[in-house]
Amino acid sequence: SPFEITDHYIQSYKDGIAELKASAALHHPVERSFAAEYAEAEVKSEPHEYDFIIVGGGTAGAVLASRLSEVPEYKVLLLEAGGEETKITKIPGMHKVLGASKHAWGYHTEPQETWCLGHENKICPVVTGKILGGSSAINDMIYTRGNVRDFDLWADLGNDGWCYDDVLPYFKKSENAHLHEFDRKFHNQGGLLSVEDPHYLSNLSHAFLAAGKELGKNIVDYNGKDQLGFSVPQLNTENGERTSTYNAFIKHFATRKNLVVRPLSQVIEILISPHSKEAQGVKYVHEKEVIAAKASKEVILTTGAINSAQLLMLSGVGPKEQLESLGIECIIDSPVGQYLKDHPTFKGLNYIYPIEEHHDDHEHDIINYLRNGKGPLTVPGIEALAFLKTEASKDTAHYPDVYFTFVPHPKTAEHEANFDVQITLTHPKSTGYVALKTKDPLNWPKISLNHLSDADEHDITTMLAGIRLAQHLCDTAALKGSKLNDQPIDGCASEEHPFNSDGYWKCAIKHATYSAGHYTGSCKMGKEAVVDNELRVHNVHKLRVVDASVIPVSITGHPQAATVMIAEKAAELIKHSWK
Ligand SMILES: Cc1cc2nc3c(=O)[nH]c(=O)nc-3n(C[C@H](O)[C@H](O)[C@H](O)COP(=O)(O)OP(=O)(O)OC[C@H]3O[C@@H](n4cnc5c(N)ncnc54)[C@H](O)[C@@H]3O)c2cc1C
Repeated sequence: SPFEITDHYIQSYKDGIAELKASAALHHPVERSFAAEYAEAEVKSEPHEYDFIIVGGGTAGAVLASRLSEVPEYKVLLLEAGGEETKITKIPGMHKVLGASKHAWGYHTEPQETWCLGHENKICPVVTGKILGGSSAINDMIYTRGNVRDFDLWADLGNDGWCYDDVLPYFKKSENAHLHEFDRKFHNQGGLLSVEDPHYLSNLSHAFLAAGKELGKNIVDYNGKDQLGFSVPQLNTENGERTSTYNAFIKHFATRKNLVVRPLSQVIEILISPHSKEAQGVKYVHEKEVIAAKASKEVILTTGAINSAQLLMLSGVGPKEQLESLGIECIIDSPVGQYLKDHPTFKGLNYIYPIEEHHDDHEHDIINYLRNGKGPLTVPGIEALAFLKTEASKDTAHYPDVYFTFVPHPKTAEHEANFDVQITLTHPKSTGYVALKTKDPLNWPKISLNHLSDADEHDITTMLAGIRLAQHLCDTAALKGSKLNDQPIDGCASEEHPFNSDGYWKCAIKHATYSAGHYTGSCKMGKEAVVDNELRVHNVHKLRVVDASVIPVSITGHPQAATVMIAEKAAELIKHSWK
């Protein structure tokens, strides 16, 4: 920065960070009730009519609002339940705190029987953003598009227009690549969404990449020709600062007269005529008011895989039996919420690494972040990735069944230097669901992720194979000196299953597996599914879903880039259909 960074300015960051951490630690999300809060409220009407109402200013919603409002004749209303990002939420190093803060919905699972056993009452958090930018404003910022085969499988399921060759131009359209090396066939410069190499890497991550090479794996651009191999992550940051889709796609166009963005506005119903089966508008709550707004062209749901399913069901689109049992008139019987996918991540593999790498200087990190856009605050702490095939894979081609996330923890006053190799399943067989608990729109939905529940044990077997592969990696000369942390997970080591036996790890997996926050599929695209290949809700007019919920086969990796691609493509489909 050309400006002098004053002590006062640095202090404002220190205070902001401390405040966010403290408020996240104390944050206990409380389930709200429409009946209690709005019983007396009259429904007011929005004074203007809009062409498009976009519900949810998150990852996809921000992209879509930006693209539709490029057409000056379209009047677009974007409604978002959460508030604004701040200079503190944009610090990449804050990602861990954000998920537990008021900027996330605070959801959790129903008690789980097959995983999450190390958590109180076997209930695990379900993290999803509640802020302009949505989950892209709170997530780990890793830019991964997925495997060529993912999209070809979408098309094979009957979704014409979604094979890899069809979607690649939309991935490229949004991208502004600032990468050390990249192939122009797969990347683009000049789009709205910045994609960068990390601005900070510790020495440990170089050793991790070298270990990959030692095993004969390639160092790859995992968004390029071949995904299998090792890499540093590509990040959605700009000069080391988080760039959410709201920041990338809307902030610069804030003066557009035809785009109205309304934060702190939670939609409680899509108004669908039971006779014409046409979406006509929405009802939303803003502060103490209940407001009805009309859309002359379309209502577009971009509320994410959990809330899009909930909102459709609250509005009469969902499994008939479930809706009727709660006293909701079923306008369209649809399998909403029944195919919820996620990526399970095992976080129980830790290595002590006695190389001197000390790190404890918070003030220095803040100054380095502000002055140079460098240092540990510019990254999410994930310093390397590997997309791999384990011995459990029956695939004959190059389809990774796991990815590794390398998370180093430098030495501090409290602990020795150590690192985690986290293992995530790319294509778990287990499937969860989102259902309604009640018909109160401010109540939380019922969520079950059901990780590791598939009958043929594909998921736990693959995770175990992933652990063994990670151990093999850590035995290389490049990571010489690293030592498996042999502190067993509570209740998992026994005479029958001693530490490091397969039995031990299977127990550990059930205790220390977490949700990656990669929710997809709850309003999936397909012929017998919830939306068609143009993302229109089957049998309802003027209503689309455009977010991660439509993804019909999970992404081999992190789903944000695919969600942005979906919104880019949807914008063109929508513009085309109203030409
Ligand atoms: C902790 C975490 C880490 C992750 N890390 C990565 C990563 O590194 N890379 C990656 O690619 N993916 C990552 N993901 C996943 C990725 O962020 C999501 O898949 C993607 O952002 C989902 O986009 P979306 O548009 O479907 O939903 P969201 O971005 O969640 O947007 C939905 C928006 O709708 C709003 N909304 C919901 N209900 C209502 C309502 N009734 N009325 C008004 N507004 C409403 C929400 O507040 C939110 O802003 C991560 C997710 C989490 C939770």
